[in-house]
Amino acid sequence: MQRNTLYPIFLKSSVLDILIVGGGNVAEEKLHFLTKSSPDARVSLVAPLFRNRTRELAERYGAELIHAKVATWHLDGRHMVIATTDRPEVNAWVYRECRKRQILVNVADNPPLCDFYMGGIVNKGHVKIAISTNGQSPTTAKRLRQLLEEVLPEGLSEMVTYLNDYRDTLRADFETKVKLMNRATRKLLQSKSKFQPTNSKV
Ligand SMILES: C[C@@]1(CC(=O)O)C2=NC(=C\c3[nH]c(c(CCC(=O)O)c3CC(=O)O)Cc3[nH]c(c(CC(=O)O)c3CCC(=O)O)/C=C3\N/C(=C\2)[C@@H](CCC(=O)O)[C@]3(C)CC(=O)O)/[C@H]1CCC(=O)O
Ligand SMILES: NC(=O)c1ccc[n+]([C@@H]2O[C@H](COP(=O)([O-])OP(=O)(O)OC[C@H]3O[C@@H](n4cnc5c(N)ncnc54)[C@H](O)[C@@H]3O)[C@@H](O)[C@H]2O)c1
Repeated sequence: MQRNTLYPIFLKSSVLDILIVGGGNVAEEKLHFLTKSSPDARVSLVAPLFRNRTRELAERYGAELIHAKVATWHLDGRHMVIATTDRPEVNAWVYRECRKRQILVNVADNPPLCDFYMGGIVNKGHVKIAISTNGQSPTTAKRLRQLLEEVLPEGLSEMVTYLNDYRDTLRADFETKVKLMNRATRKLLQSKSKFQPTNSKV
């Protein structure tokens, strides 16, 4: 079986500068999933023309709109760039310019021109799961996201908060704490519906 060797990380997108190049349907889709997961993301969009829905979504999340054809100075200071234009040569140019500047770049829907892929994202309060099919089947990523959204129990986020509080109450060395935390969560693997730590008195 082939392996997925991509390394997932969870970005603090509120302290990063993200640029979306293009203002059409694909820009809207990428902005939608970005802001759905990270409403506080710091995003700018650059395009000569913005579709209404993209502009509205950008305004709702306080994203900056730059009305222009993309140029090198738009890339200055960016940590991540997502290219979505309908001009393949513009997307390829964005890719090359970002690579020169060590800016992480994603040309939407174009795996060879991506340093990273966007993933399917499942969110339950504190808990977030990112899904990758190694760029093989975005539709599967979407279906898995929908499936996990349904099956993850509602109490999951509360349990995580509870365990965080519980850990704060433990007065023990690191090793003992690890043991206690593992004991408290062992039931997770045994029962899909019960999200109560075993030692709930502590
Ligand atoms: C997960 C998600 C996140 C997001 O977009 O934020 C995402 N694509 C989503 C949906 C989706 N995208 C497309 C369809 C139509 C079905 C189809 O054509 O297959 C659907 C499904 C639908 O809309 O129903 C079109 C498409 N996408 C790519 C290609 C090129 C190719 O596959 O070679 C083509 C064909 C373009 C063409 O034919 O021209 C490529 C990529 N899309 C990725 C991510 C990256 C791989 C992720 C992974 O490893 O799985 C990667 C590699 C790069 C990237 O864009 O980052 C989001 C689901 C969000 C959700 O619902 O949860
Ligand atoms: N719409 C889809 O769901 C979809 C699905 C798969 C693939 N695609 C492909 O993705 C590409 C984009 O599709 P779309 O529907 O978003 O197109 P669109 O026409 O809605 O948007 C294109 C955007 O690119 C901008 N643009 C053009 N030249 C630019 C430049 N020099 N600098 C900055 N911005 C520039 C335009 O102003 C516009 O905002 C197309 O090539 C399309 O074939 C689209």
